[in-house]
Amino acid sequence: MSLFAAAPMQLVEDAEGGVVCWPQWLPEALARAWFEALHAGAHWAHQRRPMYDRVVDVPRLLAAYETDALPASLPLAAMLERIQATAPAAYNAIGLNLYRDGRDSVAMHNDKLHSIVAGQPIALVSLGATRRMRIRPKGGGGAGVGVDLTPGSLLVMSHASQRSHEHGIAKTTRAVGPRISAVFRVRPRHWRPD
Ligand SMILES: O=C(O)CCC(=O)C(=O)O
Ligand SMILES: [Fe+2]
Repeated sequence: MSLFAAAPMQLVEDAEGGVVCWPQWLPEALARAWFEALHAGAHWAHQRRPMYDRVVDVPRLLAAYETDALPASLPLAAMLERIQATAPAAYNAIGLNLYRDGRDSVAMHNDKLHSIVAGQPIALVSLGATRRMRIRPKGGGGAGVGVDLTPGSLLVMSHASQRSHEHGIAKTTRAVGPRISAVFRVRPRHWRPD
């Protein structure tokens, strides 16, 4: 393990800080321990969502927590404390994604604007296998960038970047192990999942 975290990478620029990735933000052993704890202990659920006139499986497992009721058995409070040191904000909601293997994915999207407070960042911690996130301008404004989200990396996305860009993780035929992302957001006070 190196003494100093790798320098942050600026992936998108905007007036709210854009999109920045800190590779090796966590010490390797801690990233491994947090992966194991979340993999074994989170309330993973399989969701189905309406899509046009059908109901489809969400191609990954999900879990959700509010920061004022964090289970002591999960490392989420410790994760939040570390995030506060790098990308401070009044995070109140944590969404967990579990990509079981290369068949799991998230389609290109932006995080729903009505479900996040304007001006506030989204902080995403990656654990487990490395998967590649694609980030591209909306409306065909260029190819965008790919970023390998290595275990222990932190990705911070501005609210503004959710208006200008979309992001996603494609399926892969490569043999990849499970990956977890923990996404910290600032929800409006009376927001409820739809
Ligand atoms: O797993 C990731 O890195 C991306 C997850 C994501 O975009 C989301 O939960 O909205
Ligand atoms: Fe997202």
